[in-house]
Amino acid sequence: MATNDIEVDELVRDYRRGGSTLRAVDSVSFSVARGELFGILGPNGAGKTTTIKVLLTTLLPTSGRVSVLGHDVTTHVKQVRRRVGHVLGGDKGFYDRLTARQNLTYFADLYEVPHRVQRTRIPELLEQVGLSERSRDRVEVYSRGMKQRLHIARSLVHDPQVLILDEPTNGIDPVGARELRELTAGLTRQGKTVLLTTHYMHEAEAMCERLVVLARGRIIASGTPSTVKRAVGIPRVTEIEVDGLEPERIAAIRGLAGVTSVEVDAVDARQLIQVRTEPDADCLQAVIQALGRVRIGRITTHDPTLEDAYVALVSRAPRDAS
Ligand SMILES: Nc1ncnc2c1ncn2[C@@H]1O[C@H](COP(=O)(O)OP(=O)(O)OP(=O)(O)O)[C@@H](O)[C@H]1O
Repeated sequence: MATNDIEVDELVRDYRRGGSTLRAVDSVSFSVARGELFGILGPNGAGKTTTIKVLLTTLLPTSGRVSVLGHDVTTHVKQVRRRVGHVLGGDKGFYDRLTARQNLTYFADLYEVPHRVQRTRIPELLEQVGLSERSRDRVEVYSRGMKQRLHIARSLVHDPQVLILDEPTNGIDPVGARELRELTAGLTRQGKTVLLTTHYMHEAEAMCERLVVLARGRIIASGTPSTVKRAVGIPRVTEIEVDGLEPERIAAIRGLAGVTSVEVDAVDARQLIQVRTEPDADCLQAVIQALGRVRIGRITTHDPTLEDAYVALVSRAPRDAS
């Protein structure tokens, strides 16, 4: 019995281009548990969309095993499509001259959702995505953010267990993007399993329980946002403003466990000390003690963000992986 809703095992996907072959996805493995919000991150051309297309049964794997809800995507296409919803983004995909409600009815009919189920499900979905009031407007007057919310409603008309979202907030304004993130998080609270791709690291950090980072078709990092950050080892930087620092104190701070470097800048009569520590080190108290008898001003700490880790990872990734 499958324990994960999505299982990707050693997936390889090649494209033929003229006489040569491009390996777009190279031995990628990951799994997504029920109710989990999982992210695939990576720069342009990393292989995210290719991986998603394999999961959606629109591309065949070159090799490897991929299953959704226990169904192999190459041999059980119908079963997979029946239980997976997807949002590939963009303005297209609706009949602009029809209302939101009429569009949802059209797609529900395509999925053969019984009319008696549609009667309750469509108003519920419109409510869930915040479009009830505008459900009788033609889609042509919808903003991009409204269309994206309607895409999510459309992807749910057949009540799929798994939802796949390709850059769901791309091109959406900050308020609309926040609404979409809340909507997506709400879906996992209802027990749906969500896989998404995004270029926005703050979004991935806030939303994803686990993620993989792809570069040139390969996984270069995986885990929770915290474990990915820790693995990259970007230091925590603490800045301390002091007055009256004795120079010999610096060597004492440098010698503390967890401290990787210390720099001092003089600002007028004061000094600004920049202490870099290992990401998990909890040594602020020890640093303050080591400062001795000084007047301490402002203390600020900058913990590495997922974006810091991502930039470091992607710029380190080998350029010849394909
Ligand atoms: N139909 C195709 N034929 C040939 N090469 C393709 C095709 N589709 C994608 N590729 C190539 O495969 C690689 C991976 O592309 P893919 O679209 O999966 O990346 P991505 O991570 O989704 O990128 P983006 O963030 O730009 O959407 C790229 O080098 C791309 O040019």
